[in-house]
Amino acid sequence: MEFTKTPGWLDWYAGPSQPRFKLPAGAVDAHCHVFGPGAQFPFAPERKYTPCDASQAQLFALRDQLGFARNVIVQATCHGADNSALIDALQHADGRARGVATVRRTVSDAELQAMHEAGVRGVRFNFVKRLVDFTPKDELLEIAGRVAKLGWHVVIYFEAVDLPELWDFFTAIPTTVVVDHMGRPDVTQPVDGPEFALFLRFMREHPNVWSKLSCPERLSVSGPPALQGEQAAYRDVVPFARRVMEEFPDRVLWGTDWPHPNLKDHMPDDGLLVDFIPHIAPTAEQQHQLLVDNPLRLYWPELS
Ligand SMILES: O=C(O)/C=C(\CC(=O)C(=O)O)C(=O)O
Repeated sequence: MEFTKTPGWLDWYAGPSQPRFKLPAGAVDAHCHVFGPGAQFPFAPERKYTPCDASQAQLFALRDQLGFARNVIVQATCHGADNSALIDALQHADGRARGVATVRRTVSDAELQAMHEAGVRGVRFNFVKRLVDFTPKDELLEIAGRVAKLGWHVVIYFEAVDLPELWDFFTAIPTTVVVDHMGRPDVTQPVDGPEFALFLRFMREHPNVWSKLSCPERLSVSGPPALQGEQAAYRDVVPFARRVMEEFPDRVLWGTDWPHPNLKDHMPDDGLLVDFIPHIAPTAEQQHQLLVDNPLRLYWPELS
């Protein structure tokens, strides 16, 4: 099938620079996607955007170039609940990738088991309104209860302004819960302001809640972008990520978010995104927790 990209789509950055920051051995890129290729794995009819292709081979080449040992591949909404591209990537990763899928309540136990064998360890519930149609909460809780039996966790993606309304639902999820991109704070507000305080309270009061300190390129308002050798990118996001790193060092993850769907302003150089890590995790101990210990505990417990 032939697909036409969403108008204005920014393709991923070809030829990223070699990071100056040397990732610790065994580092995990815990948030990235594969898109298609559309000709082989068609995008879902209900999708809200049509991306460029971003294949498993291209993802694994980036992994090797940047110095990551492993990937956690997250199902993106452009593939709906058809996890074929994700599963195929997991099956070709030589055990070096785990996955987070999207499922509906109609998924069978046998299908869940097959996904587990391929390396899926979680499901994603997306509440970002521009990306998905509403799924009833009782359906999501039913799915959470089923995947809990497999030892999986739930990844949640939402905008900070929606946290109050979603609080009761999120705190009813019976598994480990991993928040994408720190719950998308508005970084023009103070890090000590009420909005981010609520997010920190969410993590503090619920020890099953983890957070990805990812996507400065999506959250930043004042930049500067990770382009042209910039070693001090996305300054406005740093205090937010550092706060979470410092308070919850054993419940944080980091990922590139390659191939960076739906960016409007610029496409970051992924090598420079890796150079962002020491700004939010300044010590070697924090870097090891963020990039190795925590993701292994969640996705490769047999190795940790
Ligand atoms: O890559 C991300 O994490 C964020 C996305 C895309 C997405 O989540 C999806 O399509 O499922 C976004 O904010 O557009």
